[in-house]
Amino acid sequence: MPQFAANLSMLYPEHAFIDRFAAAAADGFSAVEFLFPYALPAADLAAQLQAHGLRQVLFNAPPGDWEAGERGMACLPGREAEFRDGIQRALDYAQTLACPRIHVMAGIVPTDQDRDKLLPRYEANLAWAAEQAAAAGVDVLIEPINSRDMPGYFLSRQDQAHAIVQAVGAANLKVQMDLYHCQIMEGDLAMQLRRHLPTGRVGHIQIAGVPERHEPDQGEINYPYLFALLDTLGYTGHVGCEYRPRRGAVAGGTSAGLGWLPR
Ligand SMILES: O=C(O)[C@@H](O)C(=O)CO
Ligand SMILES: [Mg+2]
Repeated sequence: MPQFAANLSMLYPEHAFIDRFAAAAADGFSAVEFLFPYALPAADLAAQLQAHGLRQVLFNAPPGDWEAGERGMACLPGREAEFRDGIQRALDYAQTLACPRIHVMAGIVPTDQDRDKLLPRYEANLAWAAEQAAAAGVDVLIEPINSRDMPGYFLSRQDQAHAIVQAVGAANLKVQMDLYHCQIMEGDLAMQLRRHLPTGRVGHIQIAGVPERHEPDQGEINYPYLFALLDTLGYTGHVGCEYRPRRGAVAGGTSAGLGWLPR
């Protein structure tokens, strides 16, 4: 069975963020991921990891103004300086958290701009980020996100992401394959895994039930089949549990919903 990482941005909403590390460890997780750590000092987060025997396997670089609807800057012309500052900040956190990968979000295509015209800027920004990250021993990931949840997001399909990774040609630039998004956009998950995992360009996998993004055993995807396939394909990375527990912020809700987790 693959190794699983608890996504602390989504799991354990019944706890304050800082208490979610303890909750994940108590449920048997040995690894965690989250979206944005920047509200807290990296040292405080590292202390949580150490106190609870957890490894950090992923977090996101700063996405721009999230509250205003921004979802990354990598494809946006005119935001290069802010993009670069964000990558440096993420790499500082990665060092303190001993985290081997960061997810760099692409951004929403401005309605008055043509997506294809943004591609060179996106690839140049990714090449720069990958070069900085390589010096720190960190992988840079890009994630296709479904256009129902995130309309206008620059990257929504696995093929697009793999073509970009190939075009940039940096060994530490990889694809974050979120099977929830992939199912909504493309389906055919087993064949997608068979096609893309052997390339060595998949740097991380995430899961959730479809369509509600609840527990993996809620919905249309047969995850036990896919977990066995990951073993067959020799996937040795982590699988991030990035879902909203069905019982939400009810006390014990996340733990009660972990019956799907192979122990
Ligand atoms: O799938 C997601 O939503 C996340 O992995 C992410 O990084 C962007 O929100
Ligand atoms: Mg994801």
